[in-house]
Amino acid sequence: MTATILDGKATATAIKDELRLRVKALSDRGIVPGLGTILVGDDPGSHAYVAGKHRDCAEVGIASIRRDLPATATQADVEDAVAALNADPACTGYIVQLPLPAGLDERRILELIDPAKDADGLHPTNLGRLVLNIPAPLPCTPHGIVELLRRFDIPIAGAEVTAIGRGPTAGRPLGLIFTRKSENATVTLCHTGTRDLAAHTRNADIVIVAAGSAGLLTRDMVKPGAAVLDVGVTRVTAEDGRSRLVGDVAPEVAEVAGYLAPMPGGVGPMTRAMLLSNVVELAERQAGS
Ligand SMILES: Nc1nc2c(c(=O)[nH]1)N[C@@H](CN(C=O)c1ccc(C(=O)N[C@@H](CCC(=O)O)C(=O)O)cc1)CN2
Repeated sequence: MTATILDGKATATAIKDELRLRVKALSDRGIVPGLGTILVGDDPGSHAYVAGKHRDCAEVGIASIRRDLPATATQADVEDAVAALNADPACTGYIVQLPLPAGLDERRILELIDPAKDADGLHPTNLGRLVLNIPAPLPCTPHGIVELLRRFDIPIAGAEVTAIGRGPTAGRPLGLIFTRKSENATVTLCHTGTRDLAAHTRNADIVIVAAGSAGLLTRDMVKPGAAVLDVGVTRVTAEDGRSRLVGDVAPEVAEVAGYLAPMPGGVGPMTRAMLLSNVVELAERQAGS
């Protein structure tokens, strides 16, 4: 058996086509949604992700506002950039690219984002709304995972879902989203303190790996036919000095899984598409539609 590939790139393209129509409908009413990004420092991965977000905006007709700060930026510099985007009427929603360089108070910075402009769904108010099932922007990675499963008709209601990783952008909110009434799954959230990881993954209909540990999920850890989604991105350097990106899922998992969202080309493009979707939704909400 070889897993059916959950093609996040093609699915994201379809979502962008749908969003282009919604952006057009807004612009017919004189409203141009705008995405802001705040990027601090020189991390090449973060630069690439932010550049990708702005390319996506151009594709669907969302305006871009980019605030890049040097690695030497102080807490006050970043807080000023946040305050400026909170006050900018051209900015419908924005994100602070994570992780921030060491020494900056990430939690404080996220708290200062206007929750009504929180395109990432990572403001404590919006995470609280998720807990209470009040409509709010959802964190892009878990939102993208749910959307990918839906569009491939993979049953979520009643499914046993095991997620590995409890970070704020993926694993932690994932448990909250999958256990809502609208998803109705049962979630086991595993982490570095989990004693028997394989026992939890083998029991799951859906396994989501967001640990940032290359090749962590091996074929013996997967129930035949399960859906496996790889969120991990690790850069590894081979002996010849060449570097490449690898995911958290070992390649041979494709021989047992029923469905596989690979890295690259699975969850990553969906994360980007859901950011656009959040911005369009914020614009529609702000326009009262
Ligand atoms: N403020 C945020 N920071 C971060 C988030 C986030 O959702 N909000 N998530 C990640 C980074 N991220 C988006 O910001 C992101 C990661 C990976 C991809 C992606 O498309 N990956 C490719 C493969 C990697 C590559 O080619 O470089 C893929 O899976 O095909 C998109 C977005 C942490 N920070």
